[in-house]
Amino acid sequence: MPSPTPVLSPASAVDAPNDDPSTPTFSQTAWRRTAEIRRAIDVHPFLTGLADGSLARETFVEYMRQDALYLVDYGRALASCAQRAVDAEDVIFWSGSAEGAVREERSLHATHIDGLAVASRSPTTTAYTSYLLAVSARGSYAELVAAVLPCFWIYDDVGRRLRASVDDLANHPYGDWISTYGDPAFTAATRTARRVADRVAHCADAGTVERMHAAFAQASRYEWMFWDAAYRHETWPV
Ligand SMILES: Cc1ncc(CN)c(N)n1
Repeated sequence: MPSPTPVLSPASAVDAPNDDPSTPTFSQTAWRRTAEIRRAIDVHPFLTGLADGSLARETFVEYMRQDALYLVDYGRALASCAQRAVDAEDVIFWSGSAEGAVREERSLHATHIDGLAVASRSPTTTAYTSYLLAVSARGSYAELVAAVLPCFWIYDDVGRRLRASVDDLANHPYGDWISTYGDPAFTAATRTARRVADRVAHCADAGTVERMHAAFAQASRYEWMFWDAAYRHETWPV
């Protein structure tokens, strides 16, 4: 069976800052190891429908409802990064990102979701947020930084490519979502998150770096699952 054609343009090359190009950074290796997951993301009907505007409105609203629940816990995980960071600059970065995640929830929620609708957490939202909060509570700082990185990087990667492929964002049904994640400020935040992860991995022992890779891959998998769950309007089986 032929594989589906991605509507998104091909992913851009890895553009990590790297002082020593002969040795890949943690983030370059993590990105390469998870290429299969991103290929699955690029052809997922949620995103191909988002790209060409054909995604059903109810499906997008379901995604937004779950995302509003997700972003508050994601903000808690980022606040935990701030609490555990050593460098003052990193404390500023993580606490600003935590605030940004919760504000993002407020603004997207206000635009797309009926204020009276009460959403219950889907199985995938429960799994993803529980995972991030468990790493916040019991993982090392290094693991936690790796676990939150795909939330920046995958959205930046998808957002930038969607923005480049849509001609008229103002008249696109999901133009505000694409603008949010295709924004250069989001790319800058992603770069900073990668630099922190690379710096932390550089000083970590081999076992910790492998746990960082496992956390990065797990969160990347959850990113695919999150779009997939919204697309299926996932509910609890019993
Ligand atoms: C599930 C999910 N992951 C990441 C993002 C980007 N902050 C988001 N809004 N939602």
